[in-house]
Amino acid sequence: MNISDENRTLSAAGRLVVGVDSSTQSCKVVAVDLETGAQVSAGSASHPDGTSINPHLWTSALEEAWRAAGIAALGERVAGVAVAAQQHGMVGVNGDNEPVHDALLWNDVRSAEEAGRMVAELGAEAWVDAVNILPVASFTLTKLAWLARWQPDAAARLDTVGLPHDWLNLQLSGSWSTDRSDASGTAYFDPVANTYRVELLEKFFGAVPSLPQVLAPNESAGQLLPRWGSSAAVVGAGMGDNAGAALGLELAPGEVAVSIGTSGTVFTISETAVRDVSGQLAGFADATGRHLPLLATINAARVMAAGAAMLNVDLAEFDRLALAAAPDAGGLTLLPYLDGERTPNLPDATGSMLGLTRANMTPNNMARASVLAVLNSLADALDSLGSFGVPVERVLLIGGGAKSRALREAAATVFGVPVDVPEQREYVALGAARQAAWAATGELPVWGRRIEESFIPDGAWGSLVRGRYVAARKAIYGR
Ligand SMILES: Nc1ncnc2c1ncn2[C@@H]1O[C@H](COP(=O)(O)OP(=O)(O)O)[C@@H](O)[C@H]1O
Ligand SMILES: O=C(CO)[C@@H](O)[C@H](O)COP(=O)(O)O
Repeated sequence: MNISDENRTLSAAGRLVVGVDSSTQSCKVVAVDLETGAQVSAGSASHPDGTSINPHLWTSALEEAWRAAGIAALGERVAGVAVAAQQHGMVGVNGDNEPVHDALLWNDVRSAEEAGRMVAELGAEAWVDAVNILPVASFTLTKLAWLARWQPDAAARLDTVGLPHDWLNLQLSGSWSTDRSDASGTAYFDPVANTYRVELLEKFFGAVPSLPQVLAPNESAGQLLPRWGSSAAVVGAGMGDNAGAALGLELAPGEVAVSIGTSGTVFTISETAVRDVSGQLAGFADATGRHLPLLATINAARVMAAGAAMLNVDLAEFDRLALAAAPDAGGLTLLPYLDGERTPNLPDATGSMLGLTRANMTPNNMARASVLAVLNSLADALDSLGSFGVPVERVLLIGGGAKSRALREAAATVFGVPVDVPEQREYVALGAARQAAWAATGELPVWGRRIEESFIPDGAWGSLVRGRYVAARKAIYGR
């Protein structure tokens, strides 16, 4: 989809900024008016399935989405570009910036044993003190430890290690760079002191590779290379995708974002670091110089897609089935650990359906149980944020999975918190575009957001299904 005529006048005088969301399943590119944030064009391209990928395929997808958005035709009007991307991916390259191994993604669990060993060796308190997160398989350092142990030849050739958004910064600007929000997801960066903790790399990877410079939130990573467009455009520092969503939503303290994408994430903005030695909340940094306490799960929107596939229906029919079921799915309770799980840290877990009877084993209840499983798996995060004194006044529900009406209508009651659903936008890419404007002009624009629907908790069934979910998880996994 390119610039439409009615939009051309909208932004003919205005300068534009481009935001990229290179997420697990796809790359999305948006061009928006720098002053208003109004979208001028957009494009997307899929990423291959799997939990590891050759980073060149991210570049190819970006090129395809860039073309689909017609960015080159916007020429000099593009003042800035920035990239938000899936966090934690291990991008290790040799001296020629060629990958020494496929990038292991946030949802790859092969480094779970290394993660367990690292926590046991230093202890939870020491990890939280050092980098404000507890290593799990998702985090970059555990993947480097895996590489050193199981692919020593590749590890020996590794000259620089960066993250997915850092790799795309390299493609766009010609140099490696990152920001504190994404660096905070590596487990070798301290988001309070804002410094790399290279001793952790030495200890668990056995060497200290070159690391991307951590830029300030509004700092330029360089000028856009000619192959992409006008060299007058600056490239922003970029950020991790959840920090991008927070920026795109203009998230304020008290507002909690719940994103139902490939990952399920619950996060908010905090002026101070939240230190959770249990590891349930990761103490990430945001993209404005503050903090982004966050809970993430591996199983989110794809639980509903898998449920639809099992029922041999499309997502629209799946939604209809779920909406037609009893609110509590007739007593069915699904533990949605279909690809292992990160929070709780159960990398080898599988899914479990409990409460099955001859009476409740219906397509409607199976669909409904899938929806409730996604919400239940994230609900603990809201309680956890509250336990650290982080205000939880309302939820902003985003991500592809939020298109499910059944999920939208159930969220407030399962969470026990009012839920606003903003208009459907690519908030991660929009946040990147806001950062691009900040880097280009020195000012972070305020574009506002439009709420499409609002819901309030409605009925005791929410606590009933949450209680069943917790009881099922404790019965099977003891926690
Ligand atoms: N109407 C819908 N109901 C349920 N899930 C949906 C719907 N539309 C899209 N999705 C899911 O949204 C997911 C993509 O969401 P997105 O936020 O783009 O993910 P990511 O950012 O991780 O790539 C896909 O897994 C897709 O199945
Ligand atoms: O690991 C995390 C956050 O810690 C995930 O949020 C990834 O960043 C993937 O994001 P999506 O592809 O689901 O947007």
